[in-house]
Amino acid sequence: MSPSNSTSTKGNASVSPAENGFIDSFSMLNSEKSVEEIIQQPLLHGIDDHLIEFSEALRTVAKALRRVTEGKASAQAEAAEWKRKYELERQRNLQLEQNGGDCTDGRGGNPEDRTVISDENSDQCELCCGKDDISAQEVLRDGEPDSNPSSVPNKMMRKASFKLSWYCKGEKCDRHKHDIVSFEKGNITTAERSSKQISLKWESPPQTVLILTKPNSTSVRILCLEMIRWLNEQKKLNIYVEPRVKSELLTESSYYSFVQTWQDDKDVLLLHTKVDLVVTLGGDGTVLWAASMFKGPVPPIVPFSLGSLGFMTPFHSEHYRQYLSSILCGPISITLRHRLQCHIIRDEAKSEYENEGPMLVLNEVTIDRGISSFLTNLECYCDNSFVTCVQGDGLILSTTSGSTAYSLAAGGSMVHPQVPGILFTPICPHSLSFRPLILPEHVTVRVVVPPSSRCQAWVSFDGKGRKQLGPGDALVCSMAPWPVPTACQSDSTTDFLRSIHDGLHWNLRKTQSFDGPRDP
Ligand SMILES: NC(=O)c1ccc[n+]([C@@H]2O[C@H](COP(=O)([O-])OP(=O)(O)OC[C@H]3O[C@@H](n4cnc5c(N)ncnc54)[C@H](O)[C@@H]3O)[C@@H](O)[C@H]2O)c1
Ligand SMILES: Nc1ncnc2c1ncn2[C@@H]1O[C@H](COP(=O)(O)OP(=O)(O)OP(=O)(O)O)[C@@H](O)[C@H]1O
Repeated sequence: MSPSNSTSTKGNASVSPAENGFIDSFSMLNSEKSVEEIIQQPLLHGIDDHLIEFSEALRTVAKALRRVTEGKASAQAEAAEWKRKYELERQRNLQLEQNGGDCTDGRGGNPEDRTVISDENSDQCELCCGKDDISAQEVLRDGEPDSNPSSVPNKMMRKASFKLSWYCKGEKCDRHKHDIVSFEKGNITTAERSSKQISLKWESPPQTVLILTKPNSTSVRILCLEMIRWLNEQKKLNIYVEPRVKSELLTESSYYSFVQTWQDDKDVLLLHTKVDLVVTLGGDGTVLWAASMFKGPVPPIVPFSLGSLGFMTPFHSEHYRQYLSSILCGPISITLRHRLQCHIIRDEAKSEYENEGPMLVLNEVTIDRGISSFLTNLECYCDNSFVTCVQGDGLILSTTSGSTAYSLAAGGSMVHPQVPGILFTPICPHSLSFRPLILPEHVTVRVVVPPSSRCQAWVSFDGKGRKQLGPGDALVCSMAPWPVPTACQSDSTTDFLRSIHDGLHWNLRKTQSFDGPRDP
């Protein structure tokens, strides 16, 4: 979210009654009245069966209208009750925070920094909490107990909660529709498109930030030192870094001893219960690295660009103070990046998954020929229907976020990261008619190395963790339930288009001059 664009979602929270799925109850009562009036009129002589049928139908409509009005009244009462409960809970949380911390706003920080955004934020908060606010997704509220006895005890380890809302057309918000297709009286209709800009609003202030950095980079190290000091002194946040970074910080100065880390992989599994926000300093590879650390739910990631291309890193590091101040207050526009979960099924185990559990990828899973000089031969199934046999260098199963990475290099389409789908892209297929496919998000893809295959295949996950697939082994891949929320600098579409323009110089061509032949 750019500081200049941070108000772009203003006004989004009001929902027109029709869009909210309700007809205005006043007009409904009026129409019910008029229907009743028609029914009460004395029937004319010579009325035939049709008119009787018609009046019966009107009676039914009147009844239905009354029911809808009553239903709306009870829904409103219920909503008011929920709102009351929510306000109580919020007050309680605020009190808890004030008692637990020494800072006045629950987060502390430089008052000057806060005033820059507080007005704008309160505006937006009001809009988001207005009576037409849409419900979204609740996340874990409380961290699990700190399993690392050596970690420095910190003031508050209560994980911040947030709400997600869906915005459309930059103006109005709407309840996220789960039923995208309706069927009534023989007519199939689709609801208003449900994939909208997603906005994240903090319900309690974030308190713990995990900073992940690209190794062996001087510029990243310098920025990391500066950012930690600023987050600690100005924002009073708890900070986690990787063990490697903690050692680097301590060699720099003992000042950094307050920075927390973990000891082993078991602690990493609990990170999502403690961390409110992840900041990455590096390129796309560092975002992939961050995502790979979370095998389940992923906290929102703020990716700062310190790499060469930066398709997923829209934030410029020079302005990190403004960006982070704005993000810590929220609301934030986010892109929910889908991940794929992959299981390897060994021939000898048949239907059993490997013990190590699923691998989650943000970009893609690749099955290729590795160092073998033979053509790979891969049988592919989609929900048990035979798709094709890949004979070539291999196959890429990519997310839409990964569509601009390896899949693009292999001839796949570029797809907006918010589009749910699985890209099925062959690598150098030895066939003239093999075109890449995009499959819907709900399918399960199975890639089998046939028992008769001449060679092994190799599978890799976001370009890492190569594993061998022998004849008879299979890879099963489907959409994972835990997406990766990445903060947008503007919004998900603007950021995506900017990345393909700046990163790839997409469709850059000198404009044809005015000077020349034209249609008569
Ligand atoms: N022929 C190829 O284009 C090719 C070959 C192997 C791997 N890769 C990609 O590299 C990724 C691993 O990245 P890394 O940084 O760890 O390795 P890396 O350091 O080798 O970088 C690979 C390049 O891919 C870019 N990249 C990564 N994710 C991207 C995305 N979603 N959209 C656009 N570009 C992206 C990176 O910016 C980097 O320039 C793999 O997931 C794979 O997609 C590409
Ligand atoms: N915290 C980390 N620990 C270990 N490896 C990491 C970490 N962060 C990034 N990497 C790895 O370092 C490599 C390079 O990272 P990254 O892509 O962020 O930088 P880059 O190559 O300079 O940028 P770009 O991808 O834009 O060219 C990647 O393979 C990535 O997996």
